Amino acid sequence: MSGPRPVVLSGPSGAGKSTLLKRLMKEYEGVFGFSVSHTTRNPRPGEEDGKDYHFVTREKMQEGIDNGEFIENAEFSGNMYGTSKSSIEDVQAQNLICILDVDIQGVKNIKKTDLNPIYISIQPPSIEILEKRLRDRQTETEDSLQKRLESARIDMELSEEPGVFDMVIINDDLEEAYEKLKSVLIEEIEKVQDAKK
Ligand SMILES: Nc1ncnc2c1ncn2[C@@H]1O[C@H](COP(=O)(O)OP(=O)(O)OP(=O)(O)O)[C@@H](O)[C@H]1O
Ligand SMILES: Nc1nc2c(ncn2[C@@H]2O[C@H](COP(=O)(O)O)[C@@H](O)[C@H]2O)c(=O)[nH]1
Repeated sequence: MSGPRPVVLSGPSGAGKSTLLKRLMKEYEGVFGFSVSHTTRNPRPGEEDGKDYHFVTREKMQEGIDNGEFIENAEFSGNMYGTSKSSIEDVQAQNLICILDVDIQGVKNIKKTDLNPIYISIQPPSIEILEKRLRDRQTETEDSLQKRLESARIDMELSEEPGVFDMVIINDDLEEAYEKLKSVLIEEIEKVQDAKK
């Protein structure tokens, strides 16, 4: 049985992926399911294990990777991140649109699989605005912030390469970015809504 196409949301840390995603999942309850990644980083205040991430040790994560449990994994800003096969299967079993929030390494690795998602990149208006958003979020140490900005420069360049993403959305005005995101996804959203009727 073929379900709705998954969606890969990528873009620099701090570009606004989670902000847009939370809004989308709230407006379209019962349409999307979030693929809960594994990470070795510490939880931020308010983050829940099993909901935002599966927070694990490096040893546990490496064991899962060695056992072939992940479709992709990457090192980002000094921590490991990865998408387990079961996190996607859990969502697809419910016939929901599976959303993956991954970095650019994840995008490249998912392209080698048969997942066939819609690839969307969320980009900040500029590196200066990104830095301000990350600083204002108050989640990073200076070291982690600098690593994230370094990765962001690479990500911003790669997002301009033709054929990598189906759509690149500049998240300057949040309302406008959200409307663009909805417009790319509306066809898949309506398929899921029709199937529920
Ligand atoms: N359009 C916007 N204008 C101003 N601030 C924004 C906008 N979009 C998001 N933000 C703010 O920027 C910060 C980073 O956003 P968010 O956490 O959603 O980014 P992210 O891409 O999910 O980052 P990460 O990959 O690190 O999880 C948040 O504090 C959020 O409230
Ligand atoms: N390749 C993967 N990247 C992932 C995954 N889960 C999240 N991410 C990306 O990591 C950075 C940092 O996230 P943060 O929550 O620590 O701010 C961000 O770009 C995410 O998109 C994953 O499973 N694989």
